[in-house]
Amino acid sequence: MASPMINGPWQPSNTTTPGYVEGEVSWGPEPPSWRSISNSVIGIAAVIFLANVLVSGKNSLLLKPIQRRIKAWSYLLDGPAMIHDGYKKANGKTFDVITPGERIVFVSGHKAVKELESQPETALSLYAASRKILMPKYTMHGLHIQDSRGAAGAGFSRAVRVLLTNNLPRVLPYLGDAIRARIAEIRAEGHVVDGVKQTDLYPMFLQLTSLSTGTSIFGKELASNAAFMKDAFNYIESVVMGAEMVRLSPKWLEPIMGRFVTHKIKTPEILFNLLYPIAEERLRERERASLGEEVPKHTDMISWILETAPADVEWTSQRIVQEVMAVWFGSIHSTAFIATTAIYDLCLHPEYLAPLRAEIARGGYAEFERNPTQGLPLMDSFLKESARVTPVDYLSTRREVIAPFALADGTRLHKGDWLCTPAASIGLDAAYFPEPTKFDGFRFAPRELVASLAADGSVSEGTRMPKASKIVDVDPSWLLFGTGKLSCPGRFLATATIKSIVANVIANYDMELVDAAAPRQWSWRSTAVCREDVKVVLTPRAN
Ligand code: HEM
Repeated sequence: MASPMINGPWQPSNTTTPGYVEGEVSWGPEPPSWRSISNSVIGIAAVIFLANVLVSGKNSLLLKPIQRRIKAWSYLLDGPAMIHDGYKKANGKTFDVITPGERIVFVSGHKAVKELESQPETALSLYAASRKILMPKYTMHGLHIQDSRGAAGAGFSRAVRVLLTNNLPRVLPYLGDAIRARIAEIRAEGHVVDGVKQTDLYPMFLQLTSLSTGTSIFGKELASNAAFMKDAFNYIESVVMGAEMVRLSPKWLEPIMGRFVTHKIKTPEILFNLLYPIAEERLRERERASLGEEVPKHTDMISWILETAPADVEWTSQRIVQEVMAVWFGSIHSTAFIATTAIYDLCLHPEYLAPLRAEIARGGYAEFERNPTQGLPLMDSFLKESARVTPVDYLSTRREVIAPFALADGTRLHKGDWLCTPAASIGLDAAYFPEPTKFDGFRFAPRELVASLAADGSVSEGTRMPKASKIVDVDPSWLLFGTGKLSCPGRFLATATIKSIVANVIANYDMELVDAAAPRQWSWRSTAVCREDVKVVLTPRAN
């Protein structure tokens, strides 16, 4: 699960998207209380940091611990540079970065990544790391995330990786129409400067991503309910923000900060009031089906979770809703980030527009809708290159050490340390990617395809990789979606969503960054965050 630290706004909408129903609550800006808290999280971090420094300084009266602490806290805003520097200095060896909460040990290279993958869940846990990021004890009404998913894990993963992915051809044609309509509506609401409409691209893409993944996870009907989707989106933000505040507190302040956060996070009533009765109804239907009765067929996460659940695990409506929310939590921000940076890259490298549009127009998009895991190979390569050059997260495969052990190279791992991979630095390493600082949009595309385009002068041959590959691939040099049996099961939905958004933008609009020199991202811990104020001019293309 990616761990974004983002306070994306939810745009007001008087939408007319096909099938889109306005809820009782119109979509508006975040509640002021959370908005102001999210905006001041860095300020709170600074105050807590000073308290930390003063406590340690008073006790030790030595400068060194203070310097160490300053360095650890600088990780919050300087994480990517610290990881990248560590990677360059380590020269292929294991290295560590000290952060305010934990020591992060980084491994890279085929052997070390295999070693990480092969550790049992009793030693290394993805879920213990997620627990630290989400602090469910305080943010999710005491929900307990276990260190290991146990027997239900395989079913859960199959529900997302196989059943949700297999459903994509059924939802993509509907989503194409819905995405096109929403783009036009949101663009129409943009500010006009010097007679030209400007669009805040990232907030727009957060909405489109929510619509797309929400349709797959909750089903068309719920995803068309504005009030439901607003609640679902805001819940992610509240939990991540609240968890961060608790995480930044010194141990002695944690229970007080935890109580404050619990009090602050309001139960997303519309979300749960709609989800629980559906989950209960599905449990009743399962019961009836087991007695041989005919029951309706559903295509959403609730039905897939029940379909793949091991028979010996007891399922309650509460547990089903928690599982659905676990999938929803990891699905939005990284997906919207990659779609957004791809459009920025197209503004900066417009020579790719013609071949990408040609791929869409000559049947590529229709083929993608029929076969989402294979279609649009040129766009797939472009998206992979964009995600390589502007990484969404500098670390991947977060695992918390729950039982101490030593790596084959002798590095000792203590309880509470994290073991991760420096995914972004590997992506920028010449040992894996020739001319790594050069943007080559078709670097990963099948060679014969690029050669045919080069022959007619549409693209240059560029810096090809020895072998074509896809953005959803998982290997020790491409860790965007993690590694091994815990690798992201939602990556097929994420990529289909990104392709659908990017294809519908570039087929229908020309695009230009209003200020190509202005910063477009910032970072929190290891994660890159899109700035919300980056404006793009989308000009409808003549047909
Ligand atoms: C570009 C977008 C995304 C990125 C970069 C991403 C990345 C990741 C990563 C790095 C992991 C951990 C893998 C590991 O530690 O080895 C992960 C896990 C996970 N992701 Fe994603 N993800 C994305 C989108 C999605 C979407 C759209 C969904 C939902 C459909 C999703 C559902 C999950 C789930 C459920 C897990 C936990 C897997 C498990 O419990 O076994 N992700 N993701």
